[in-house]
Amino acid sequence: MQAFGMTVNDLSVAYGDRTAVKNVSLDFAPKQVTALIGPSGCGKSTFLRSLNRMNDLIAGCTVTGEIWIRDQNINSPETDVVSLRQRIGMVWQRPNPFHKSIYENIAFGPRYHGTKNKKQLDEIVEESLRKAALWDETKDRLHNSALALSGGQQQRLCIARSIAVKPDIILMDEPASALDPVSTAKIEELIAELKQDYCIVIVTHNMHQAARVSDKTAFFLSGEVVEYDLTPTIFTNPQRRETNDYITGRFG
Ligand SMILES: Nc1ncnc2c1ncn2[C@@H]1O[C@H](COP(=O)(O)OP(=O)(O)OP(=O)(O)O)[C@@H](O)[C@H]1O
Repeated sequence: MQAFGMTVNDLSVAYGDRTAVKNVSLDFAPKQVTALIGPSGCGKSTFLRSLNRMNDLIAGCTVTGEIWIRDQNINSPETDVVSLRQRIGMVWQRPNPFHKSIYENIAFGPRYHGTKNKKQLDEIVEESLRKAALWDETKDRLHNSALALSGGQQQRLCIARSIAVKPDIILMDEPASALDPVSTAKIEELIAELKQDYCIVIVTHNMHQAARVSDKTAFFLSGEVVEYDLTPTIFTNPQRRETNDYITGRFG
């Protein structure tokens, strides 16, 4: 499976006349996890949502700059946003399975994008659930409601749903913050597995989690990236005083 990354050039986002993200340029490598950290309100989620054009849905929100994947600037007006969201999956803070069966949650995306063959859909469902470490727990109840799963299982189902359409990139906005420690550990293990195939960008408030799961970390402050480096460097030898103050808990 070929892996792709993403390059962001000079991205700015404003809500009306209030700028939330200022001139951010970042490179996300394939088969790596990048963590976005920073105090509340610094623009991490706004930035993440721009990467699959979710901010298009917010009235008055403007996004300027370039977001390159596979030689295409996906922030250009010509981009087909539906096929873009197939290539860039999103996992939210709170698990949001469809009110459908476990099977249908996974099959929905591939079917929507053209796979109608039942055997192929069965294979995609099994493969996606296996990759999300959920197959053993669900294989005997695929046609039961997804809402009967625990919160942690629902979040792994949402991850399975996003990988079922074979994305290039997976975006995660605090994917474990609503989960208990055991479910959180499972999500972190899963992220480590998935990075063998995907470029993953994750927003997290949990410094330990950023240190455990990511290869690189970007520290955001007031809408700007103050520092971007290998995760061990950010957490043990940051170059900027603001980064050091944040990771040592002096603010935020
Ligand atoms: N839909 C919106 N409309 C108007 N302003 C918004 C909207 N979403 C976010 N903002 C503003 O943009 C700024 C950045 O918010 P954002 O949610 O991106 O920050 P964050 O770093 O993800 O914060 P948190 O860690 O608390 O989730 C904040 O000032 C916020 O109030």
